[in-house]
This record gives sequence, C-alpha cells and structure tokens, in this order.
Amino acid sequence: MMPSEVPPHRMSAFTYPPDYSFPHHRLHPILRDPTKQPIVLVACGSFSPITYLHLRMFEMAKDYIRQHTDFEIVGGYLSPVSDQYKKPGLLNANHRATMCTLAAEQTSSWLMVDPWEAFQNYQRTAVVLDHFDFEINTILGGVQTQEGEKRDVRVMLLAGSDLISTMSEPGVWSHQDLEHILGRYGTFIIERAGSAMDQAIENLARWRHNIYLVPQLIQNDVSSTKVRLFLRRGLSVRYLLPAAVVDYIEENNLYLDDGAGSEKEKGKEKEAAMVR
Ligand SMILES: Nc1ncnc2c1ncn2[C@@H]1O[C@H](COP(=O)(O)OP(=O)(O)OP(=O)(O)O)[C@@H](O)[C@H]1O
Ligand SMILES: O=C(O)c1ccc[n+]([C@@H]2O[C@H](COP(=O)([O-])O)[C@@H](O)[C@H]2O)c1
Repeated sequence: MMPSEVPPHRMSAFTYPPDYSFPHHRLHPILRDPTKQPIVLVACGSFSPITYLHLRMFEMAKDYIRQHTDFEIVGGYLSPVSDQYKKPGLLNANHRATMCTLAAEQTSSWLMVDPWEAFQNYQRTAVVLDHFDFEINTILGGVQTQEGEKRDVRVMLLAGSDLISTMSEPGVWSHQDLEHILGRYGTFIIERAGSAMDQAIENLARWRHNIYLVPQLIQNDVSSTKVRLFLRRGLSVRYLLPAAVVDYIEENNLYLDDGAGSEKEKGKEKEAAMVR
C-alpha cells in the first residue's frame, strides 16, 4: 500500500516480516457480557528476558479491569521489540520471541506472542497498536455478542509506570504519536517501584480519561536488567522467570557475556545493584 492510501486513522502503511501470520488462537471471539466493551491488552517491550513480573502485569490489569471498569478482556499480547531498537542487553529477536512464547504457552491460558514487531524494522508503538487494530478488527472482523452482534475490539497499551514517565520526557515520543496512543487507544499503567505514578501522568493530563492506573498490591521489582546481571555473575534466577525460560537460557548459554562492554548496561547494572 502506498503512503497516500493509508486510511486516515492509521499512522502508516504496514510492512510484514517473512512468513508472518497474526496469532489469534486464544483470542475470545464471543463477548461474554454484551454490556461490556471488548478490549485486548498489548504489552510492548524488550522482554530480554521475559520475567514473571511481565506476566503478572496482565493479571494485575485483568483484576483491575474486572473490578473497576466496563471493559471485557478478549485477549492479551506480548509484542517484543525489533533488534533495531538496539537497547543495551537486547538479545536477538529469535531468542526473545521464543522465551516469550514458552512463557505465554506454559504459564497462561490467555496470553499470546505477536512476532510482527520483533522480526522486522523498528516500529513505533503507535504503529504497533494500529497493526493490532487492523488484524483484529479489519481482518478478523472483531468479536460478536452471544446474539451474533458484531463488535469492534478496542486495543489498549499495557505498560509500567517507567514507560509512561518517558512520555513526558522531551524528544522520546512525538506529540502526534501520544495523541494516537493515549487519545485513540488508551493505556493501563502498572505501578512500578521507584517510578511515581502521579508524577508520570502529570504532563499527560489531557488524556487522563484514557489512562488507567493499576496499583501493585504485592510489590514485585524483578527487572530484566537484574536478571541479566545475576546470570552474568552465575547466580540463580529460578523462580524469577518461568522454569521453561530458565531452562532455555541455560541450554543456550544466554546472557553470559551480554553487553558487558557497554557503558549504558554497566550504568543500569550499578543502579540495579544499588537497589539490592
Ligand atoms: N517492575 C516492574 N513494574 C511495573 N512494570 C514493569 C516492571 N518491569 C518492567 N515493566 C514494564 O514491562 C514492560 C516491558 O519492559 P521491558 O522489557 O523493557 O522490561 P524491563 O524489565 O524494564 O527491562 P530492562 O531491565 O531491560 O530495562 C514495560 O512497559 C515496563 O514498563
Ligand atoms: O513509539 C515510540 O516513539 C517509542 C518511544 C520509546 C519507547 N517505545 C517503546 O517502548 C517499549 C519499551 O521500551 P524500553 O526502552 O522501556 O524497553 C519498546 O517497545 C519501545 O518500542 C516507543
């Protein structure tokens, strides 16, 4: 599709990785409660590696949504970022997507991994959300009520409060993209230790009605940076990540010399070590 043919609500035309097909084996095609608005949760991130905290984010959001909103979750997706994101400690997309798939398939009954972002050029989050909207509503036709009435599914971003904090930092996100992500789609923000939630959304007040703050009732501050640090030091990470992911890391000798030379990674590790 030429850029001039991009539908008005979309940020850009889509590009696709080779042999790509959109995973929807766990997407619930029937809305259980017709009075509710169907949504899917999409978590974008490095997932290098995925931890139990990343998986808990979905469960925390699910409880919050059931108790405080008129939404019904019909699916949840992990969307690992492209290798071109070039963040320190970012293992290749193949390993990251495999670990996410092991985690989702073996520990959850509703989460899926979409490899669309991981296996191609870097895609901005606004474009990633458009991709989900297109696949679920335009290609699959949304979901239906039990009476057969068709409903569009609202795509919503699931993120930690550190990510929402970056949305107020100059130069990280474009204003147009924020309008698209927070104005058109909306987000659930999971409280993260060390990242104040109120402060994080202060500058995003105009989209406040579309930002849902989810408190962490049991604090968990596992981070991928700390896990990478432990692995490099030969320390155990068992019970911080799903067993299948720990086994995969061990079998493939991953993260043993990950980003050791990078100044940025050393800085993040220092921070993580100080937290301990
Ligand atoms: N402890 C946490 N509490 C709340 N949200 C979190 C936490 N850790 C990660 N997240 C969120 O998970 C998503 C994926 O993040 P990412 O893969 O970058 O994880 P990370 O553990 O922060 O990684 P790294 O340590 O490599 O920076 C982001 O939205 C991030 O805000
Ligand atoms: O779309 C953007 O402009 C944008 C700006 C900053 C970060 N992101 C996304 O945020 C996600 C998490 O980033 P990070 O650096 O916290 O690992 C990752 O999926 C990035 O693509 C996206």
